[in-house]
Amino acid sequence: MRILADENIPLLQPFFGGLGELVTLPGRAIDRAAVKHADIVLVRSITPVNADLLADTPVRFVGTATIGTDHIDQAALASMGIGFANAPGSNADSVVEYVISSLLWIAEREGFLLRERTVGIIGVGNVGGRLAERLSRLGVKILLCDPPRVDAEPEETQHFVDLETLLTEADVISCHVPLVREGAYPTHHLLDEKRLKSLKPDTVLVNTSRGSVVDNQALKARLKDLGDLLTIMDVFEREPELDPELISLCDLATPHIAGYSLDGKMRGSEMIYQAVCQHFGLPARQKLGGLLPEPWLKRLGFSPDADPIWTLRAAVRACYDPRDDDAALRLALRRELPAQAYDRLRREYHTRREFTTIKIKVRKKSSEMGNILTAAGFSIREA
Ligand SMILES: NC(=O)c1ccc[n+]([C@@H]2O[C@H](COP(=O)([O-])OP(=O)(O)OC[C@H]3O[C@@H](n4cnc5c(N)ncnc54)[C@H](O)[C@@H]3O)[C@@H](O)[C@H]2O)c1
Ligand SMILES: O=C(O)[C@H](O)[C@H](O)COP(=O)(O)O
Repeated sequence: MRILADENIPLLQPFFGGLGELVTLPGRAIDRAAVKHADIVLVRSITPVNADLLADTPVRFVGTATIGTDHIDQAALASMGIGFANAPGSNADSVVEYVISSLLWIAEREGFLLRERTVGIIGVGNVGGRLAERLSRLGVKILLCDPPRVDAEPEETQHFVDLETLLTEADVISCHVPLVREGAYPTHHLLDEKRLKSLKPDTVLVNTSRGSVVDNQALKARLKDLGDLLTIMDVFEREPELDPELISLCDLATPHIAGYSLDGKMRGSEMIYQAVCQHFGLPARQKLGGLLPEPWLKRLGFSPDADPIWTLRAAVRACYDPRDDDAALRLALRRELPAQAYDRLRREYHTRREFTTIKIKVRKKSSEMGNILTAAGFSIREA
């Protein structure tokens, strides 16, 4: 089999090398000419996959090593009889940890504790659901909004609220919906000019879903006119053509890397490998376990006298500090064109690991410190 893959998918050789001839290209170079010689195409979110790309080609399967599928015309694939899989949940913990680290930082900067605030989560699927769990365990009050789930699972979602209630009552709003333009639950510009204008001053707005879920022009207007929102933006409309003016107005801005933990990216590779094997009736012999490298930071220890909140911030930042990615983006935008900066920063992304990869020694697991670190997602050991 001939496999054409985006070169930014990790572990291509160990997972796919044994299945056939492997050719890699930058995601933006995967075009009709390239897929003409492929049976399997493996992409990331920057490659639009539709009938224009695939009609009358030998391609029989498309895998995207991502959670999001808005770059894939799934109806077109189905009508051409081409198999398809994405990697649901693969990098959800990475996004959750990006949001937690960002919120802890902004809370510290603004002089409040997260557990004194209400966090509204729009879209309670893999990412939003896991974020809700971790924040709840940390004692943060949560509001959940997910109309498709409310309609499909009325019993389980009785405590969910509608969007207008969430926007009125939440101090922090975090978007975790798919980008959908049509149908009963569209999310394109879900936060439109009217809703953005209605947000109360000092609301913290987080978008790690897709750029077009928030009307970026309306957001920029509100930030320029009033400057009274706090914004953590990982995704933007018209990527890779970032808007430097909007970025300069954001408190944290990163180039769509919330899901870029090594663990999350590698899980994505494993999931599409398994899907390829299943589609073609092949045994999936390769496992991720032995392929994940040792984390650079393996252990942390804290004095039992340390303040638990300080401990949480220190552990989270030791693992991942989004200010590094924010600073790298701002520096790159001074030196490169936005699209170049966006692609380069993502291509050269540093090795980032998830909280569970660090073992933290505490005197007692059941102490306040132990409970907070466990709630945040760290692996705790008693010293
Ligand atoms: N920034 C990143 O690096 C990154 C990484 C992973 C995922 N994502 C994006 O995050 C988003 C969420 O991913 P996920 O894995 O949780 O997806 P998911 O499909 O598991 O969950 C999405 C949830 O949103 C709900 N939803 C759909 N329409 C809605 C609407 N109009 N209002 C409220 N809720 C609605 C769905 O019912 C579902 O429960 C996606 O857009 C995905 O592409 C971004
Ligand atoms: O949908 C996803 O999984 C994420 O948005 C993913 O992290 C995007 O990464 P990309 O495919 O653009 O490299």
